[in-house]
This record gives sequence, C-alpha cells and structure tokens, in this order.
Amino acid sequence: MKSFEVLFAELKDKTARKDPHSGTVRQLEKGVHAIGKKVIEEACEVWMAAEHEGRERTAEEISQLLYHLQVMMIACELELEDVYRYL
Ligand SMILES: N=c1c2ncn([C@@H]3O[C@H](COP(=O)(O)OP(=O)(O)OP(=O)(O)O)[C@@H](O)[C@H]3O)c2ncn1[C@@H]1O[C@H](COP(=O)(O)O)[C@@H](O)[C@H]1O
Repeated sequence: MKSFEVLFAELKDKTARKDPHSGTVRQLEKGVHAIGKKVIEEACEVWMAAEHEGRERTAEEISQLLYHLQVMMIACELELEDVYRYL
C-alpha cells in the first residue's frame, strides 16, 4: 500500500529521470492545461461515485484525484510542504 508521501517521491523520481515508461512523465509533457482537465475530470468522478457507486469506487476515484493533484504539484514545482502549510 502506498502513502501520499511515497507516491509523491516516486513521481518526482520518475520525472527527474524522465522515465520513458512513465505515464506521469507523458502527462507532465502535456502541460498544466491538460493536467488541470484531468483534475476536474477526476473530481467529477469522485462526486458521481460518492453519490451513486459506493465506498470502494469512491475510494478508487479519490486515489486517482490525489494522483492527478500530485502531477499538478510537480508541474507547478510545488513541494509537499508548500501545500501542507495551508492544511
Ligand atoms: N495512482 C496512479 C494513477 N491514478 C490514475 N492514473 C492514471 O490516470 C488516468 C485516469 O484514469 P481514467 O480512469 O480517467 O482512465 P482513462 O480515462 O482511460 O485515462 P486517459 O485516457 O484519460 O489517460 C489513467 O491514465 C491512469 O493511468 C494513475 N497513474 C499512476 N498512478 C500511480 O503513479 C505511479 C507512477 O505511475 P507512472 O508514472 O505511470 O509510472 C504508479 O505506480 C501508480 O502508483
């Protein structure tokens, strides 16, 4: 099982290495506009799952939203601490 911090470290590492097999690297190459669309899409899917699809599907959709938020953080050169200080 992966924590938020461990996933973020993995994504930053793959980005720094420009891992050719990484979907994250491909997504980052598309830029902030495309990443923003994925964030909105996944947020909608969280909402729909929460209203209609039950706990498991909701948890899965939330994991995808968290992933895309991390991709956005990397695109914006934000560290975890930059976000955590507002929590
Ligand atoms: N948690 C995720 C994760 N959640 C969602 N996604 C991607 O985000 C997209 C969203 O899924 P959808 O259900 O919307 O699928 P889709 O509409 O068919 O996807 P698209 O065609 O729009 O890309 C998919 O392409 C998934 O591959 C993720 N991709 C990666 N991770 C994690 O990130 C790590 C690094 O991934 P890579 O960079 O690909 O190695 C992995 O080990 C995983 O732990």
